[in-house]
Amino acid sequence: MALIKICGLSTPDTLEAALAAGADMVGFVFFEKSPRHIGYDLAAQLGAQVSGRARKTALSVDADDARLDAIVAALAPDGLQLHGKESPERVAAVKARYGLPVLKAIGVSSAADLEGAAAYRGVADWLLLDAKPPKDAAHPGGNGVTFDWTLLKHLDRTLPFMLSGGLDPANVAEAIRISTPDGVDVSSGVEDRPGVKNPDKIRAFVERARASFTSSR
Ligand SMILES: O=C(O)c1ccccc1NCC(=O)[C@H](O)[C@H](O)COP(=O)(O)O
Repeated sequence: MALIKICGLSTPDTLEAALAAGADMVGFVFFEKSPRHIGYDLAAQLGAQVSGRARKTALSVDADDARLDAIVAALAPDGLQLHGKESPERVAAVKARYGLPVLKAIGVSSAADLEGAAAYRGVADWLLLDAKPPKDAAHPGGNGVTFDWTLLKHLDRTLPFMLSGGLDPANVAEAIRISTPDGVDVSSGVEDRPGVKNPDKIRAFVERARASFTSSR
């Protein structure tokens, strides 16, 4: 079944909206420069709230082992999303250390970026194909930018991939139709402003993505 992930949740109410709407994965950002960053105490609280209703994903950016140890201890995630410049060797080391599925994020703006993704075959469990951040962006994700989905027609589908970058309730059906992903991921497209999720937008996104995946089976 294709997966729907809501990323950057940081309050009990919006987490509840994502869980009640039927999101398969909920993402928590551990990156201090992000408006969606959460600390360890809140991570433990939100993690307990999930209580098996969805897979918890911990997002980090070029984190070292000490940082990942602390994140894993606080959230008890079901998967790790590596959203920095982690090499295939680093991804393999993280997978071996924690024994958790790894989603490796790849910034895409051209076909060449997809060729680079091939290096993660046999190492990562999933690719998360996100738009490359704008040059002046303060962080590598959550920027609300799309990329040319038709690039994915030639993607090697050995690894499942999650489509990300600038998705929202209005464009997710078209994005799924064009790119036929194994999952979709959204953050700013279900927000009112950076870091402030909107429960109605979360529900609309999950409903439209689910309907679109169901009708394309
Ligand atoms: O969301 C953030 O603030 C963030 C910060 C640092 C690295 C990655 C970050 N987000 C990554 C995500 O998984 C987002 O869901 C993905 O980039 C899509 O974001 P958006 O275009 O806003 O839907």
